[in-house]
Amino acid sequence: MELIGDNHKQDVFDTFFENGNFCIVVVDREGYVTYMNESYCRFLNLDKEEVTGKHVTDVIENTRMHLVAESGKEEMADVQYIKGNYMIANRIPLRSEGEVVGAFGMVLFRDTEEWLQMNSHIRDLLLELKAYRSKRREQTGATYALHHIISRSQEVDVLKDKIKQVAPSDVSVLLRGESGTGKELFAHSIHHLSERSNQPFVKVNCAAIPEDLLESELFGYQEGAFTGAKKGGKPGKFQLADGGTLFLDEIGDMPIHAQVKILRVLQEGEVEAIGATHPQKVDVRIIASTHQPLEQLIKDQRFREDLFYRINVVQFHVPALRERKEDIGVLARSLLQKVTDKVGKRVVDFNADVYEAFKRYAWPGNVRELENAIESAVHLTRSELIGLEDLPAAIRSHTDSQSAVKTLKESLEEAEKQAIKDAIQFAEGDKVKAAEVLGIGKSSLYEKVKKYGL
Ligand SMILES: Nc1ncnc2c1ncn2[C@@H]1O[C@H](COP(=O)(O)OP(=O)(O)OP(=O)(O)O)[C@@H](O)[C@H]1O
Repeated sequence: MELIGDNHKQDVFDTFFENGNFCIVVVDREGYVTYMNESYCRFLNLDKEEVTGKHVTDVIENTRMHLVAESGKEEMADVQYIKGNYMIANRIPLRSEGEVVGAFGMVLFRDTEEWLQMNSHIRDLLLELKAYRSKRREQTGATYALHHIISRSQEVDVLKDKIKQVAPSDVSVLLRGESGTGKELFAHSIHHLSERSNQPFVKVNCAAIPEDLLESELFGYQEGAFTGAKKGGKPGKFQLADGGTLFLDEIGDMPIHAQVKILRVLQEGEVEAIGATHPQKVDVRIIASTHQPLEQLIKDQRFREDLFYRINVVQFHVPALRERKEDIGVLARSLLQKVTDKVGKRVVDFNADVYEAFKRYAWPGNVRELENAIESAVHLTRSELIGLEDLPAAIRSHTDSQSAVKTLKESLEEAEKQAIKDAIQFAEGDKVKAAEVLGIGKSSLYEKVKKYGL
């Protein structure tokens, strides 16, 4: 068989590159177009001369060619939306002597008829997929995964690692921390990382359900159970979460009589709807959260100790925002993006003194308060950069001199945290030895380690 000789190379090149069925583009390492064939120029309604030398992002919609030229990672059969059509794109890095020097891209379509058919088929499939995804999200109810939790601090990184460790098992998790620290995001993430991720995630806000409705909300009712009961009855949150995860948000605010009932369901694995004659088996994983001091509530007989032990198998403390100031900058930028996407206003960043003010402020409402402050500033600002004057007064007026003075509680906690860190390091991780060095009991050390997320 005769190999392609040098004299045929040009013919092969012309046949392939100038073939009307393929749209071809080549970019350099920085993503600037060095070549685009006739069919692609025709398809984009552009002139060959005008295209060469332009950055590919200025020429092709939704392109990823510059990214492939940068990463050196090929992307095959990717669906790309160009000029109202879904196209299939292959993007291959170009190498010379082992170095990436650019990328070669090819968008496929055979003839117009065939392409139109395939395009409408893909369009249908994508629509179906979109509907399926949103339905699944609605059904499973857990929208956030670990990568949605923005952080830079060591405290949150350690927490994320621990979450990954326990999420796959069925163990009950108690999430503690101040309001607005992101406990719900962690609950979603645990569900996502568990074997139950395809099953429902059901949230119960224990503080928000009126006491007289709590039982029917949690356990459901049968038709005719009481006057006003819906035809056909109604399943409770436990039944809805069957096979999945039940997130008991603000469990510390749950009335004591409901605590007794929940405990029974957890012990027996059965739930009895109001008016039902038989109990029904349910299999749920429990994740609970609270900002309340449950130990104190137990002492005050407002929280059942036996329920506490049931839900407190693994406990995580989500640190307050002021305890992880390194997170404030990245969180602020990410929340700004989230807010501007929602509001539809172009605001790109914050002035340097705003970042300073954010770091000085104590954020009693944590990330939720930061998000609200940013949303209000986005609405108020007349510029593309948020300035101090756009911030709520409480944050703006928190001056240097005020922030230099910490509350006594803050100072004591900081010193305690540091002493525990030092002792654990000195004892090379041996907690019994660390407790001895500190002159406190082992259980007291464990409690503090949990409290500070060490
Ligand atoms: N690390 C984070 N990255 C991105 N967004 C976050 C983060 N932490 C919290 N948020 C956002 O802050 C808000 C409050 O978070 P969340 O509801 O999870 O807090 P919470 O601790 O459960 O509060 P509560 O105890 O009041 O229920 C949400 O809008 C959430 O999306």
